[in-house]
Amino acid sequence: MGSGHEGGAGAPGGGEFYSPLYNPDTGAYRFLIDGEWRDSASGQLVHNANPSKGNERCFGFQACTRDEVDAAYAGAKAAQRQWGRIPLNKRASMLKAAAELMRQHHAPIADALIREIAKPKKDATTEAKRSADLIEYAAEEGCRSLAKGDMITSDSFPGAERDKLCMAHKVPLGVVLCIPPFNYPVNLAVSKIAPALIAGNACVVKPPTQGCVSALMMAQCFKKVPGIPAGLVQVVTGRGADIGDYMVEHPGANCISFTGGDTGLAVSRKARMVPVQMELGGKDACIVFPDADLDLAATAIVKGGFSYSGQRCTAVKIVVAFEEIADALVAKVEEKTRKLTVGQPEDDAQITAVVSAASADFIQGLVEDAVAKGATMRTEWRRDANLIWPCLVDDVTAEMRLCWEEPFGPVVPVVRVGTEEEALRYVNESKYGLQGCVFTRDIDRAIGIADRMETGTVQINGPPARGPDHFPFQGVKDSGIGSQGIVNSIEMMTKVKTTVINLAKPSYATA
Ligand SMILES: NC(=O)C1=CN([C@@H]2O[C@H](COP(=O)(O)OP(=O)(O)OC[C@H]3O[C@@H](n4cnc5c(N)ncnc54)[C@H](OP(=O)(O)O)[C@@H]3O)[C@@H](O)[C@H]2O)C=CC1
Ligand SMILES: O=C(O)[C@H](O)COP(=O)(O)O
Repeated sequence: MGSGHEGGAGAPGGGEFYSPLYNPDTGAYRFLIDGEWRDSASGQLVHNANPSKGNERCFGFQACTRDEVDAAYAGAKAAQRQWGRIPLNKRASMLKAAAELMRQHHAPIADALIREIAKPKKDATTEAKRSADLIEYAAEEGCRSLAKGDMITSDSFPGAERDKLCMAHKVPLGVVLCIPPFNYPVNLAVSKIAPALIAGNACVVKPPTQGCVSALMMAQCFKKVPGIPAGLVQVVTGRGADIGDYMVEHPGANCISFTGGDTGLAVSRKARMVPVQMELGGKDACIVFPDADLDLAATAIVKGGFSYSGQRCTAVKIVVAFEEIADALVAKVEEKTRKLTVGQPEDDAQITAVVSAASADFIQGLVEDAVAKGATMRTEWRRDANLIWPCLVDDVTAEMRLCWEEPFGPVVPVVRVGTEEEALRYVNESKYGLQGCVFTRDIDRAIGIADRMETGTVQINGPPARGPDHFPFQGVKDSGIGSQGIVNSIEMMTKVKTTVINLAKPSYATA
């Protein structure tokens, strides 16, 4: 398959499968509403940038209007009514068909990810394929878990006879507003959409500006499945700053699933009386004890800290090294860091441009602040536009912003500690609580400190990670509300309904 965009700078590749998304007259992508790819009545376009090509224009897409948001919610509600009456096994089959289309047509999605968010080629392909696997797993998981409920008899309660039989089962919420972030615009979209759909809901999706077209192509894989009601997956495009609040506060949203940064703190406050699932930022700490396997720890730190140029909420964002082994550990990390390739995503460089000039400026500010306050650069600071060479900053202290703020870039700070209490400080005094990891050969020590770490997850002898996607994934404090992961997302996107049979007289089962 070709590069994925043979039809000109922005036109989609992948033959006729993706061609309806693109308007050659405007040179922009359409939005998806009620099963149709349309241009917005606003006549306005949003353009995102290619981070690897000097932030030059990448793709154009619709700046949708509030009327179009209203229509999207109304259409989703109508589609949900149909979808909710389709048998679970048929819903599952349709989702599996969408997953298969995503596998067949993954190349243009990967190419869009390379262009929109500078995701290295292999990672971009992996995101598309991992997303298909997630959809498929959600379909199978939903078929099992959603078919079960509880039957409760009244006589277990003091003074009651067995004359009421209660059936408790899970029913859909209605319409789920799905808002994914730029760094996984496909995988963190389907991590919301697939559980929502198998649970019988419809979805209104607001893709990130950087990553928008990748998400639109993802939506086409659902749209093209025969039997999926038109409007079941609506995709409304536009800058979050312009239409985000309207979509969040909209009465048509019966649930909100958001992944992103501190924006989510405001979103959670604006949400109405609906279930919210928030996955926000992180400052994942990597604690390395004196007895740790330092090669294992160094490999995890480099992989965890620099994959996708550190633009992962689960990236290692601070190394907490015990003094006794700190020099040896830093030397190993430095050696591996210097071997990372830096360059273009299409060449599969390990370090590529961060998503925007503003992000690069923010990262640079954190490093400059640390150095000004006495930190030691183990690798030279080097930046070319959005491209920042992997940066290892040693001797970081609590007075530095880099100790507590999330760079969301290729920067790994190191603090040195003498005791477990000191180590825990760098975890539990953070406003974040997403993940953390611990390296030690002593399992009692590992479990002991893991139990005291105020995070959603602790990885023992491995780097922080959301995957595999069926694991529960959650943040505490400013890192989130609720739990993602396929099983927990399906659960969260349903509500309990009970039906009680009142018998004329008590009835007891015979042995
Ligand atoms: N915990 C986790 O699983 C993850 C956390 N993150 C965190 O997200 C940040 C980077 O991702 P990024 O996409 O920049 O995060 P943002 O919070 O800036 O954006 C996340 C999503 O929210 C949208 N948005 C923006 N403003 C509003 C609004 N007022 N109402 C509703 N939606 C809105 C954005 O759209 P638009 O792009 O148009 O602004 C985007 O789709 C980092 O802090 C990172 O740690 C990222 C990924 C996963
Ligand atoms: O938001 C993120 O950055 C992702 O949740 C991280 O997912 P990963 O750990 O599988 O890269």
